[in-house]
Amino acid sequence: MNQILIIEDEEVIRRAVKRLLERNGYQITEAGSVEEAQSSPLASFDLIISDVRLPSAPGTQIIEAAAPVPVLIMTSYASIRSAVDAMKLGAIDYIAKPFDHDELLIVVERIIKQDRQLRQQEFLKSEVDKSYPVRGMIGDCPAMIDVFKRIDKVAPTDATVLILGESGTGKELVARALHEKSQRSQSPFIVFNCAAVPENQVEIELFGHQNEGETRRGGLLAKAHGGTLFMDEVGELSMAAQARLLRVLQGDDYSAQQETSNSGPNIRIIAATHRDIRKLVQQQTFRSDLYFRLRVVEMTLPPLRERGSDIKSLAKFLLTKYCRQLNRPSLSLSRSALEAIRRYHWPGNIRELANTIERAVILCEGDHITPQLLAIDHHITTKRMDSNNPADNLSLEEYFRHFVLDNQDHMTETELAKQLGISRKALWERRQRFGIPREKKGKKS
Ligand SMILES: Nc1ncnc2c1ncn2[C@@H]1O[C@H](COP(=O)(O)OP(=O)(O)OP(=O)(O)O)[C@@H](O)[C@H]1O
Repeated sequence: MNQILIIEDEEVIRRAVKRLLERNGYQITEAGSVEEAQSSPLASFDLIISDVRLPSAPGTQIIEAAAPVPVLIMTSYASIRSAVDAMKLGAIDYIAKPFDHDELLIVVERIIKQDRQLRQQEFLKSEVDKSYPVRGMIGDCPAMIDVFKRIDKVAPTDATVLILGESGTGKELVARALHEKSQRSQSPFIVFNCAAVPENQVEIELFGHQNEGETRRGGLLAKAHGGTLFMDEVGELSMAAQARLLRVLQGDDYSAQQETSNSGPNIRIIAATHRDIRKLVQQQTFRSDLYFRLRVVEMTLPPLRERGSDIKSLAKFLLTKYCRQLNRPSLSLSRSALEAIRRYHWPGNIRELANTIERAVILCEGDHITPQLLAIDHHITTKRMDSNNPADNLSLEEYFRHFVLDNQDHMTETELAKQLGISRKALWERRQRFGIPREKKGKKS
């Protein structure tokens, strides 16, 4: 409930204004003078309404003392002069007595709404402008401070880096930061998504085409010459491609040398995977020698649910970003929406949070985002948090499979992808990879 302080020495007027505002849902505190008003905690009010002419000190004295709380000045006669003086001293507005009820209510409502928006905008601006060590990468929690420190240390070296972390935790963002903060920043940063290319195309993509008797050309290794090659989802590489990559990293792949330079490929490799790569090594689906080559430096990004108050800062940052992008006036997140965001498990991490906020901004018709607009499925959270639930022990892959199979009958592909925090293309790819392709309608038994 909005709190208003009324400073007026004429009791009849003060009581009348009080009754009117209370009937309209405001909580009122009264004072007969500036001195009496100052015995209340001024910062706790949403608005102060004060008469100008008061015993001892004029009402305008409260303006500075209460800042940044807005002060609406009442003038006992329509004196433009005292109103102008009050405005010069920082009053938010003035109203001339006698005023009718509706006039006062409209002014009060407008001031409180505008002031709330202004404070929200200022808060968001300070969040957005806050300089984080990596541009556009929000994070203050200890694990992220550690990540930033590592980026600064490792970026200037040519060390191969292996970035681990669940889907959507910012692995590509970190890879880009490593490149931008390195001496290679003026050369290309090439992304190769090992999962998005059919197995038999991986080698051609990386190493290029070669017809018999011709020099090999056109591969991403050549394109990344002098710069950085970011190999996303490296855990998906076939054994043949892994063997080839290992030879490149050891500097003894002759064709890679041929297409890049005489002295060997001048490329920094950064790799990433959301998979448990040590398990892949144990299962012998990922070469241990390649793993050791890649993890000269290893960085693990924490999942969003373990980032404490970063979740709130990220939500607000993303809200501002999408309001700007979608040309919407500033919106705020209601307290219950923030609480819903804090409690949710976020299996798709920051990408899922970004999708959720973007959708809410598009659908929002008021000036704040409610939990309903976020449409967070707490069923997922409950399932994951319940320690007696076998879902606790699911790997991300099993979790994906369960989620898709449980929900595909009542969700569209777009809804499934949004809930999982991945693109429709990634959903399609993972369906193929995990052997659960979307069945055509009517084919189900
Ligand atoms: N700390 C952060 N601050 C702001 N935005 C972030 C942060 N981390 C990630 N993002 C944003 O979240 C989205 C997903 O990040 P990114 O693609 O880097 O994740 P990823 O771990 O590489 O995902 P995947 O494993 O699915 O490839 C991007 O839009 C990125 O800009």
